[in-house]
Amino acid sequence: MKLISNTLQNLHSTLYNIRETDIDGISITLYTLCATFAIIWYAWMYTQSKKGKPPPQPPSPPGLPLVGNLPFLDPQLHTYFAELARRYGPIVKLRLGNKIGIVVTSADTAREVLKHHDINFANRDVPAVTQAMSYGPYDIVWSPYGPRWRMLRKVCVLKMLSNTTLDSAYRLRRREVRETVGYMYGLIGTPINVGEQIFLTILNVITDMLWGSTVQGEERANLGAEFRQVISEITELLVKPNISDFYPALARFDLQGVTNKMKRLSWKIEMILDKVIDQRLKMDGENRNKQECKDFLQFLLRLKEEGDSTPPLNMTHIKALLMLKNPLVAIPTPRLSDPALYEFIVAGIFLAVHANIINYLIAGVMMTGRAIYLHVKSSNDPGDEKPKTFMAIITSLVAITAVIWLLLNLKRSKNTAAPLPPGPRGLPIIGYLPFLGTHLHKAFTELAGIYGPIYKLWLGNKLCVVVSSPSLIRELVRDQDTIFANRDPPIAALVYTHGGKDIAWCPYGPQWKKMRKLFVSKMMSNASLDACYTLRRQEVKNIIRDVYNRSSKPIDIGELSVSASINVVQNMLWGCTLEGEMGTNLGVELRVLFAELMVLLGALNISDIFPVLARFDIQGIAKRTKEISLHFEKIIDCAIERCRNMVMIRGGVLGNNDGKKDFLLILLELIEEHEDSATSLTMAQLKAIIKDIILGGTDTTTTMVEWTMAELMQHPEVMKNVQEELTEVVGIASLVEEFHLPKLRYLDAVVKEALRLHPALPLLVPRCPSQSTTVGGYTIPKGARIMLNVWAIHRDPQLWDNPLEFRPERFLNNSENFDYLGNNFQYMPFGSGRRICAGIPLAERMLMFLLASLLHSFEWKLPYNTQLDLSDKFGIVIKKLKPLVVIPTPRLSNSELY
Ligand code: HEM
Repeated sequence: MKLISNTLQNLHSTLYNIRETDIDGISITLYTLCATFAIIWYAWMYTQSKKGKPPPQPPSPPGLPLVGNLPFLDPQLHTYFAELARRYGPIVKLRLGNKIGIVVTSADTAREVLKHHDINFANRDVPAVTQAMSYGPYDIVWSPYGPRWRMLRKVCVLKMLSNTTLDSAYRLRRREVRETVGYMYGLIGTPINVGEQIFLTILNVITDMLWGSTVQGEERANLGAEFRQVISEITELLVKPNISDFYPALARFDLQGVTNKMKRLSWKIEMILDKVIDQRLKMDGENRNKQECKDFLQFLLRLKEEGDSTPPLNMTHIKALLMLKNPLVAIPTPRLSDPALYEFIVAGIFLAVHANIINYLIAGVMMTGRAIYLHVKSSNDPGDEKPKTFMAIITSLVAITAVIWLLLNLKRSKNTAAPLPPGPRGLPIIGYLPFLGTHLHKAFTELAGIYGPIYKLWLGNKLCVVVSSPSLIRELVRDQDTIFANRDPPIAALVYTHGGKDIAWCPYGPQWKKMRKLFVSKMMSNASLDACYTLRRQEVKNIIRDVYNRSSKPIDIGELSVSASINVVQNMLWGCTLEGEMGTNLGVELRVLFAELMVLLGALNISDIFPVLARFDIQGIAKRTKEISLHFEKIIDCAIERCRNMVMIRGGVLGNNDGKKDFLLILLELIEEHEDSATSLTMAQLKAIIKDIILGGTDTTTTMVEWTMAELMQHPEVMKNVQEELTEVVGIASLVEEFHLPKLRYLDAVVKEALRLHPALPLLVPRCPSQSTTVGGYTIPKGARIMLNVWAIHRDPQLWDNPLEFRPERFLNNSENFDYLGNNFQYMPFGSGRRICAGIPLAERMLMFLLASLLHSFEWKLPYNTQLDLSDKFGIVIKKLKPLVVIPTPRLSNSELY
C-alpha cells in the first residue's frame, strides 16, 4: 500500500513540476510520433489494398429492406435491364428477396462469364418447385455440373438428337405436321388460336417421337391427351411466381402449395411413363433386337441395356431424358456460379415476378431456341451441332403460322377478346396499394379522372376494377345482374358469418335467395315493421328522455346515435324477450363487442391482400373476430333460450300478451312452423340473419344520423325549415310518431341530400363476377373485386348542379325520380340490383324517426367558439373525422312529454 501511495505522490509531483520548456519538448515528440504513425498506417493500408483486398461488388440500384429490388422490376424486363446497364454499366447486382442476382449485358462480360469462367458458372439456380419433380435433379437442365450431367448431355446431344436418330423419327413428325395443316385447312374462315395449335402440334410431334411406335391408335390419343393436360399444368406451375424462390428459408412451408401440387403432377407423369415403358419392355421382350429403334423410348432402353455409358444409364435417367424432350425445356434457366453464394447469372430468375415476364421469356425461347441465356457458346460446344431436321420442322411451323396469321389477321382483329380496362401501374407484389393513401373513395375518384369511368388496379395480388359512371353500373347490376350478384368477402366477414352463411356475404344461389326472401317478406314487410313499432317507439322515447336530462350540456351526436341505433335494433330483435335489466346488460355488452368488430372489419388485413398468407393470420384479425363472433352467438343463444322458456310458460304461444312480436320471435316461428319446408330456416341461418341486422342496421344508421345533423348545423336555414315542418305536421305539444313520417317531405329531402353527399357505403359492398365478362368494351375477369364508386357519381358535376352544395330542394320537386330502390343509377345510396340493401324499409323508418324525434324535441346549437368540420374518414362505412358535439335545449311546449 505504501509503495503505491509513494508512486502516486511521485507521479503527481512530476506532473505538477514540469516546466514550460519541458512542455514544448513533449509536444514536439508527440507530433513527430503521430506523423510517423500516420505514414506507417497509410503505407500499410496501401500495400494491403494492393495485396489481397477483394474487388468491389457490382454496382446496384437502391432497393428496399427485405424485398430488395423486387418491387422496382419493370414487367418489360429486357428494356429494364438495358436501362440498368446504361445507368450502372455492363454488370449490375440486384437483390431479389434474399437472393442476389447479377445481370450481365455486354458481350465482353458475357464472354468472361461463359467462356473464361465457364466451369464456375456451369451450375443452375434450381427453382424450388423443380425439386418436387421426380426427375428434377436427374435431368440435363437442372443437374449440377458433373459426371452425371455430362453423361446425360452426351446421350441427348450425340445419340438422341443425332441426324440418324432424328431421320428415323421423321415419319412421325411428318404425320403430325400434316394433321395440323389439314385441321387448319378445315377451319378456313374461322378464327383459331394459333399459339395453342402450334403448342399442340409440337407436343404431339414430341410424344410421337418419344413413344409413337410403342403406343398406337386410341390408346396413343388418350395417353397424349392425359400427358398434354399434365404438362400444361406443370408449365403453369413452373412459371408461377413462388415466394420460396425469393426467400429460400420459407421454402419448407411451401406457402403457395406449389411444391405439393408439383409432387402430385410428377406422380401422374410417373404413372404415364411407367405405363409406356412397361408396354415397350413387353413388346421388346417378344421380338428382341428384331427391329431397328423407331422411337426415343425404344432407343433409350436399348442404350440402358448396352450399359456402355458412365455413369451407367438407369431408369430414372431415362424418364428424365424423356421429360426433357417436352416443351418444359422452354423454361428459362438461370446459372449459378457457386451454390453456396446464392449467386446466379440472371436472365430467367426474374420470370417469377410477373406472368407476362414469363410469357415473354418463354416466347423468347420458343422463337430463337436460346435467346434467354446470356450464354454465347464456344464453337467447340457440342450443343452447337444443330439438329437440322428438327430446326427444319420449327422453321416450317413458324412459316405456316406466319401465313395463317396474315390470312386471319383481319378476321381476328374483329374477334379478339376485349382488353382489360386501363389503369395505373403499381409495384410488383404490392400493386398500387402504396399510392392510394387513406381516402380510398377520393383516390378512386381522382384515378377515374385520369383513366375514365372504368379502370383496373392491383391491390396486393387482387385485381380490382373500379366503376364510376351510371351507364356502366347499369350494365353491371341490371344487364349482367346475375354475373355480378356475388360478393368478394373479406376474411373477417367470412369468419364472423361462418363462411358467408348470412345474407350479406352469402354467394349468389338458392341459399341466399331463400334467406333474402324470408328476410324481406317476413321481417321487412310493413306488417312486421308495424308489429314492432312499439319496441322502436319505447326506445326512442328513452333516448329523448336521456337527452332531456343532459339539456344545455354538450353531447357527442356520434356516441348518442350509436347507442340509440343499437338500442333500437336490439329492442326490435328481442325486446319482448329480454326486458328490464337483462336487456340493458346485454345491450351494453353488445355495444362493446360491436365497436371492436367494426374496427376488425374495417382494418387493412394482409390476409385479404395476399390470400396465400391467410393461414398465418399475421395480424390476428381472424382469431379475434372468431372470438367476438362466438361471444355474439352466446348472447343470441341466451336470448333464444329465454324466448323458448317464455313460450313454454305461455303454453306454446309465440308472441307477447299485447300481440307485439320481436324479430327473434318471427325467426323462431320460421324455424318451428316450417320445418322441412322450402321456407324453413336452420339455427345457423337464424343467427346469421340476426348478425346481419346488428351489423347492417346499426353502423349505417348511426353514421347517417350524425352526417344529417352536421349538415343541418352547417345550414341553419335548412334546420329552420325542418323544424317548421315538424311543428306543422306533429305540433309543438306532441312527440313524433311513425305515422307522421310520410308527411315530412322536407325532412325526407334533407335525408336524401345527406345520403347523396355522404353515402354511408361510398363503394357499396364489393361485387365479384362469377365468370369473365365484358363491361364497357373491357374484359372483367372472373373473381376480380368490383367496386362501384357511388361517392363519385353522387358528386359528379355532369350529373348534379353544384354537387358539393347541400341543397335538399333538389329532391323536393323531383322526388319521384329519386327513391332508394336503385333504379336511377345517378343516385344509389342503398346500392342497386339483386344485392341492393335488404333492410331499406327499416332503415328509412329508423333514420327518419330518430332524426325527426331529436329535431322536433330539441333546439341544437354548437358550443361557443366551435368551428364545424365536415371532413370524413374512410372505412367500410364512411364517418365524420371529428365528432359532432352540440348542445340541446328542450323545444316542446310541455316538459311532461319528456
Ligand atoms: C342508412 C342505413 C343503411 C344504408 C345506407 C345501407 C346501405 C347498404 C348498401 C349500400 C348495401 C350494399 C348494396 C349493394 O351491394 O348494392 C347494403 C346491403 C345490405 N344491407 Fe343495408 N343499409 C342500411 C341499413 C340497413 C339495415 C337497417 C339493415 C337490416 C335491418 C340492412 C341490411 C343489409 C343487408 C342484409 C345487406 C346485404 C344484402 C345482400 O347482399 O343481399 N341495411 N346496405
